[in-house]
Amino acid sequence: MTQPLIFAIPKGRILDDALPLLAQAGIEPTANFFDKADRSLRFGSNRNDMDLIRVRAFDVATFVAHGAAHIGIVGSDVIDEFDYADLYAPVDLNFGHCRLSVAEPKERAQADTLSHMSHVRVATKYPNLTRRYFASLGVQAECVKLNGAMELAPSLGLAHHIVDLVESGRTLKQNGLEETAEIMPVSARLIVNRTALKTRHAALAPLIERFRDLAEAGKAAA
Ligand SMILES: Nc1ncnc2c1ncn2[C@@H]1O[C@H](COP(=O)(O)OP(=O)(O)OP(=O)(O)O)[C@@H](O)[C@H]1O
Ligand SMILES: O=P(O)(O)OC[C@H]1O[C@H](OP(=O)(O)OP(=O)(O)O)[C@H](O)[C@@H]1O
Repeated sequence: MTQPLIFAIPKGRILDDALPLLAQAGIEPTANFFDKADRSLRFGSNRNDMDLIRVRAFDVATFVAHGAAHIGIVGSDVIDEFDYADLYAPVDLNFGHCRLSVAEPKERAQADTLSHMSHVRVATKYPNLTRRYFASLGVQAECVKLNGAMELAPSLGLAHHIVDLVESGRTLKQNGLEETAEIMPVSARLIVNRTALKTRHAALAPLIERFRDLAEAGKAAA
């Protein structure tokens, strides 16, 4: 019997928007997915050809890029940070909108001009995108990798700058920081393993089309 398709979804904030979209696409996890006491990491679904895994956002891309999962939903920030050759991102799902930005303490933001600097220390979860962005300005970025709460770094002397996601700007404001440059816009994407798209084409192609239609319908309704 053919192995079930594995659909990877992230644990964090994308999950709340991803679940209704999955339901519209005809995919419903089994009841234990919603049971907080259940420690399973792999779940069945209403489709007997599909299981779901719930993993950290960065790990969704890793599972799919290596073919351990066939399809998934993840932010474009994660896709761009890894830049995996085997990862195909055919559909912008039109939710999870935010941006990846540079920020620094409010009192320094006006005075600092990157064009005068040759080197900066940056706290971020996105070292590859950060180095690439600063290199495009002719500045060498030394990255301190954090997994959250980047906004604490400048006030505690860990780094002058941060590169992090910004949506409303409240987190920056409440931590005395100011956004000084936008690196890229971010939204949630459907991702598919390129090899799986060939070997499991009959199952994956209609799913991609279904998600594309749902994303288009969402855009039209907005
Ligand atoms: N403020 C935000 N507004 C909109 N989308 C966001 C925001 N923050 C994060 N995202 C999107 O949600 C994804 C997951 O973010 P989330 O904060 O849930 O993960 P996390 O808690 O940092 O990750 P981890 O699972 O590694 O702990 C991000 O990769 C991004 O695409
Ligand atoms: O501009 P805002 O609307 O304030 O949103 C931005 C915040 O949202 C994300 O963090 P999240 O809440 O996911 O927590 P995290 O630090 O655990 O990633 C991001 O890392 C920022 O800290």
